[in-house]
Amino acid sequence: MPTEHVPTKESSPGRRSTVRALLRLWPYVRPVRARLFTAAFVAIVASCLSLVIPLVLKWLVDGPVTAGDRAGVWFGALYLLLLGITEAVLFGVRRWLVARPLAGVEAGMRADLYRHLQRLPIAFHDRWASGQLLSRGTTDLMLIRLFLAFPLTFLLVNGVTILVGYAVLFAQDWTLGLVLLAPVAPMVILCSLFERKYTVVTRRAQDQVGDLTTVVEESVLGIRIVKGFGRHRSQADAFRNLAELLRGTELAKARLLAWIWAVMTLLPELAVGAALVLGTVQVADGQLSAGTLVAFLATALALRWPVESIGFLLAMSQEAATAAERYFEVMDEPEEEDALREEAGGTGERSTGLHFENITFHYPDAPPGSPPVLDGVDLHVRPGETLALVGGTGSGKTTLTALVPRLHEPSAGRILLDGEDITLMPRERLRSLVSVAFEEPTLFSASIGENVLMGTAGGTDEDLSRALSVAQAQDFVGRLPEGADTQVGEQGLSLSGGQRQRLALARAVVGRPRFLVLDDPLSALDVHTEAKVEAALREVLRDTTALVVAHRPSTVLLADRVALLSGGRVAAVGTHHELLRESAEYAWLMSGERHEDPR
Ligand SMILES: Nc1ncnc2c1ncn2[C@@H]1O[C@H](COP(=O)(O)OP(=O)(O)OP(=O)(O)O)[C@@H](O)[C@H]1O
Repeated sequence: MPTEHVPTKESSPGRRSTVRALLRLWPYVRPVRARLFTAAFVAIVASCLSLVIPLVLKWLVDGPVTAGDRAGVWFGALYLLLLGITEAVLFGVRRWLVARPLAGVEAGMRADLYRHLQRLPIAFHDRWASGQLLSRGTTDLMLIRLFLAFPLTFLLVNGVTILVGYAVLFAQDWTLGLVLLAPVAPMVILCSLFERKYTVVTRRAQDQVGDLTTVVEESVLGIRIVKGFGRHRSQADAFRNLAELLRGTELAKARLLAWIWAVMTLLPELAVGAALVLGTVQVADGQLSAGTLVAFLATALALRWPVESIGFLLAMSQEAATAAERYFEVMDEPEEEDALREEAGGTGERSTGLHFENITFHYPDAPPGSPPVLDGVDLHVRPGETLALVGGTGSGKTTLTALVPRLHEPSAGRILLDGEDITLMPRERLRSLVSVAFEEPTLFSASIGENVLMGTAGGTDEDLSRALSVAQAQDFVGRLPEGADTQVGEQGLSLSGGQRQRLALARAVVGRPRFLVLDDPLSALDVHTEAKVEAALREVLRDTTALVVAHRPSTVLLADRVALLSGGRVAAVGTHHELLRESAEYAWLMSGERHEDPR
């Protein structure tokens, strides 16, 4: 689980361009561009059809109505009905054209995000809160799909409709047209002001959704701690505070929307009112026909929705731009580098074991100037040997083991597997050579068999039962209702700590790896089970080069030799008995006594 939240970044309007953020979606939209353009064209035709209606009205008023021609009136009414039906059908076709491809765009972006998250280094996951990642994969992608379905098309459609509408208005009477044009300049200024303010609150709201998701996720995953320590109230307070913050931000968004909506409604209405007064005067003076005035006002009213909706469409576009920005923040993070140079069939035939050469390591997020966790570690685990790694808490044992499967990269030095530098190996090959089991065993929502066989490609039932028996797990698995097919709950929480640890160990040994890295794999077992696992593990370790983090003498006794890690360096290497004699620190660590550290 992530240890800290990525600081909420608020983008100031100057720092990002809405258009540039949205343009980054182009590679995903490209494959469906034909459908989108067709849909936009259909929507433009449908929208412009609505502008024909006032012209039919003009013809009706100045023609059949003035002349009392009943047949002409019926004909005009039928014409209007047909126009209305065609407009409705065309909008339906547009909807049908975009629905399926846009669901595909959203699914494709989500799949890319998931794939990318799997390939990002552990250091990235250490830094980012999981809720922030979840909200990017859900809410943000939904906002992007909504943008592609509506604002993207309708900003274009409404823009064209407004231009055509104004052309029709000017063709009918240019003085009245000028009156309707008057609010355009203030509306453009107010829209850009709105956009700047809305960008900031949108970013804040979407980041707060991520923070809230993190709190909910942590409360659900940590429900045992929450209940065990009676922390309902403090968790509920943390949730309420964040929910309150989000509510405030959403209200700020609503206020801005209400404001722009009012502006976009009021200014055109004022202009239409002024045009009505002026037009009526012109009709009274005989300078304008009644039909032209009716057509003019009907056109102006037909333009109401395209103009009014601009504020709302801009708001949705802003949210989508923020969502795209948040999405690409993750997608732009560099993936784990693979082999610097692909070794042609470099199989490391010569068995020379595992070498750590002058390894220095700093965590990327460690405070500047802090000493390295590992400082010039030189260690050799001979082929087929089991080396126990012992050291005080926080001495860097887990960190050193994590470097072998390249979960972290050393700041300096190199690691060799059978003489081959691991940075020159494709990761896939490295991870097929090295198996790991960590102290905190993670299981997935899958069957026990699937969880164990995750440790090898194409493992058989035989491999599974062998691994379960090495980990002394066959008895408890056999007692489960469906044996190895039993589904374990999320994170394996339906099993005991010791049971989970044994399954994680089975997963590590199932593929008979050449190199095995075990981080205190027996810590949750009772002494009897531990003895049985150790006996079976000894058999496995005979053919394997293994590095085992150990805290207890019983685990150390599995090993041929022991390395003592102290102050980021290897302080001593030897057999258990040699170190007991020669190193006071080792003797103290193994004694389990609680008095002062001898260092
Ligand atoms: N992701 C991280 N970012 C920054 N520092 C870290 C991170 N993980 C561990 N550390 C620090 O690195 C040091 C070594 O940690 P490590 O987990 O390797 O110790 P350890 O010897 O395995 O301890 P233990 O026996 O308690 O498991 C500790 O001081 C720890 O605080």
